[in-house]
Amino acid sequence: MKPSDPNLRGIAQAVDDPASHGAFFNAFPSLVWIADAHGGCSFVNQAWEDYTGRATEAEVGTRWLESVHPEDRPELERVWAEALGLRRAFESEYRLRRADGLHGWIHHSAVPVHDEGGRLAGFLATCHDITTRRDAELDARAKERTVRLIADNVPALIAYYDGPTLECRLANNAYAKTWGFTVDSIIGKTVREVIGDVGYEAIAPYIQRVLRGETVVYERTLKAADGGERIIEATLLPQLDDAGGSIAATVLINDITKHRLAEQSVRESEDRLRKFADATDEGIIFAERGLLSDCNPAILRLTGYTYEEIIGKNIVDYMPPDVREMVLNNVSMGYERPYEAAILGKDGTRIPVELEGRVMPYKGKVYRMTAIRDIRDRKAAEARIQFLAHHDTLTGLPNRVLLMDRLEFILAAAQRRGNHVAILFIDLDNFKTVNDSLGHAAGDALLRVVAQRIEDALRGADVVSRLGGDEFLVVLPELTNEHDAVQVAEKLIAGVSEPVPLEGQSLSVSPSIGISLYPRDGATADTLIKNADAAMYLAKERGRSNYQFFNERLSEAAFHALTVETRLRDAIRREQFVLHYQPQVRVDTGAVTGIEALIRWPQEDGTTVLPNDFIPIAEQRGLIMPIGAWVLRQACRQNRLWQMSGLPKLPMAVNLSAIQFKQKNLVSVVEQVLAETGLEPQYLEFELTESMLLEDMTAIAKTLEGLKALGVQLAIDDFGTGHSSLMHLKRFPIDKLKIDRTFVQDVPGDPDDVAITAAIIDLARNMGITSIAEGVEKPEQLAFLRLRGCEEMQGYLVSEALPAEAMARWLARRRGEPLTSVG
Ligand SMILES: Nc1nc2c(ncn2[C@@H]2O[C@@H]3COP(=O)(O)O[C@H]4[C@@H](O)[C@H](n5cnc6c(=O)[nH]c(N)nc65)O[C@@H]4COP(=O)(O)O[C@H]3[C@H]2O)c(=O)[nH]1
Repeated sequence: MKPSDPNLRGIAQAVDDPASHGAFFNAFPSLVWIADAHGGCSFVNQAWEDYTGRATEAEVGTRWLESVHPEDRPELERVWAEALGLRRAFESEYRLRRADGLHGWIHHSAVPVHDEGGRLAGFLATCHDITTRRDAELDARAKERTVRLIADNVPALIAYYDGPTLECRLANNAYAKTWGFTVDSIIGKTVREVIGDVGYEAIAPYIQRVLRGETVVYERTLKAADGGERIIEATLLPQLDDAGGSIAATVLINDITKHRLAEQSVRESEDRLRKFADATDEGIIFAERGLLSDCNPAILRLTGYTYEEIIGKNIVDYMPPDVREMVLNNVSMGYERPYEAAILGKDGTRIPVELEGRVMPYKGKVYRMTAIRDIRDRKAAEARIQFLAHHDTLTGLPNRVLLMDRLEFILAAAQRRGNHVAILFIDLDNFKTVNDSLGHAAGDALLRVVAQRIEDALRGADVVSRLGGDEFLVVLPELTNEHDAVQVAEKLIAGVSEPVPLEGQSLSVSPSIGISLYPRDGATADTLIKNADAAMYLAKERGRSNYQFFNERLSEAAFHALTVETRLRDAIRREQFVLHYQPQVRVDTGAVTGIEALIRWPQEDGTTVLPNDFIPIAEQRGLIMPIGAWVLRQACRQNRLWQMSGLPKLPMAVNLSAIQFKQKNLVSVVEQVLAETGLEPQYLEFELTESMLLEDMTAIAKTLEGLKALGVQLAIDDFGTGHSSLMHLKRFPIDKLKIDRTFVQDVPGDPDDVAITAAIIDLARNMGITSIAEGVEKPEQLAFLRLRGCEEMQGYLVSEALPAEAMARWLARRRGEPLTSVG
């Protein structure tokens, strides 16, 4: 306010002395505040007083400042001090405490007032309450902050452009940053300035459309300020005035780069999956809510269906009824581990498969993908393994494992129902001979034939098993009586004994069968088999090719055999056997013609076990070979010793077990023993039993000829008890026939034995070989033999079997005695 202004002259006076002009200022509707030339408040009008509740006295000087809001006061003081110093007008907005205790915003506008002389008279200010405006401003600012906060935090790019000018009025941080601006620097920039010429050209048509009032959505790839490529989806929203003219456009941009890349990778992975599914041998199906929606060629190949035939159908239709529930359960539970099931081929065949399901999104939906593996080969292999584990590979019969399993089952059932069961233990006689002479292939072929014949002789419910070697076991469940077992045994003997044509020959094996019965002979599978086994040995003893039932006595025998076997092994190791010797003499002159070596097993208690009590057991338990070898060596050694000690040179007879005789290298073993002991071969004689000569004739002839070629003598022991025919004997190079003790003992009283003994003597004479009678105890027997022309004899009448020293003494004594004497 210039001092020269004539209208202000009065105002200057009023300001200089406001108290005098109170009525004048109080007439002002606005708040009047006057300060003196020093800046102290000197007057406030009624309106001020009404507003603040404070009259001039309360505001004078600097007091009025005390009612200013503490936050605003420093700034106000600064502005006021500056205006005062420079004697200038000032304006300020601040909060002033009102009469109601609250603060009101006021706009304080003060001008310096000068008197006529140009001196500062003071300041005159009018103040207006601007609370409403300020609140609105604050509110607007808060709203803007909120908008920005939201705009900056949504995962989208947002901008607001003015319609006509296409200048940016608002942009969120993400938008501004994308184009290389800040939220402030972007304001006022045109679309073209923001996104560049190329971008603008690309979207110009969309801009035209939004300006026409359309909402436009488009997608494009852009290069952002950071150089990266982005795929965006932009939405342009028009804002129109009431007349429909375009005022502005909001741009909403979503960065869909990740989304599109994910889509692309899903597409690629779907492609890959499809290629993989097409290429794999594993069947793959997709099902949605149980319906087949897709599959690969492998599953079509596996089932024989075409794609069109199965798509859209229910998966259940392709499953056998028995697996449906399980599969559907697994599907509904989302089971994801492999499990076995089965599917049906088009022709109805059941195909065992392994299924492995996965819940997976495919083509935008949730599917269950199932891999289907054909496990027919695996199943077949498993079945084969199962079969092999439970069957004998040679014959295909159940093996011991499976047999035990079945037998236990059968016994349990028999116990429940009170049935009887028979167990037949079958061992083939002479099988070893076939195997040894014709080889394993022939042996195997023979076993297969036998297995078949055994099966043929049985009924469906019967069980047959091969236990190994030439041992078979037959179980007859539900036996009505003992006789049923007899019938089966007889049928088996007849069937198995039939000659088997093999390699151009006719072979025959006969079975020895031991039978045990449940419950009579045992309650458990083990006991019943053991007892049938014991009965089988009895059958063998009784001449083979027959059957025997188990009995208690056998059980004892079996136990006894076991004990003997154990002790025999020990005796073999410790060489605890001795030989006794029995002389053989001429019947007519009494001249000593030979000596038979007979084994003895002395016991610690001074008793002696005779050969009949342990040789059969040794034979059964595979112990005869070491025993026989020892006897042979010992006999040869002893004979050689006697010869060297000057006793007469006599042949020494040694008993050969059938098993020893079948030993392939027998000839070379004998040759070796002779060489070792230095005994000349003509002083060794072997006693063979008739039954040994009944088996494989070719092999026997070969062995006998081999022995003969060495120069040893051969005698047939126990002649008459076996089944040998003349034909047999003629084929073999035999030197001697020994007439069995059982015939000799009843001559001359028993006409049958007389006839037999006489026939044997005649037979020997006709064949040009020596006859010798054993077991001669009585003079009348000697008389008979002499009468019949038997050449030699041995027996208690001459001497019993004696230990070596006794025998040596006997021989020495005999040398000096007349030849006619016997005994
Ligand atoms: N009642 C009676 N018996 C008489 C008379 N004179 C001799 N003996 C007995 O008759 C048996 C004759 O032997 P074997 O027939 O070869 O019968 C032998 C033979 O088959 C077998 N054996 C004996 N030693 C051996 C051996 O070293 N190896 C083999 N593999 N078997 C043997 O054991 C069988 C029995 O032998 P041992 O008990 O020694 O019984 C001998 C002998 O002691 C007599 O006047 N009356």
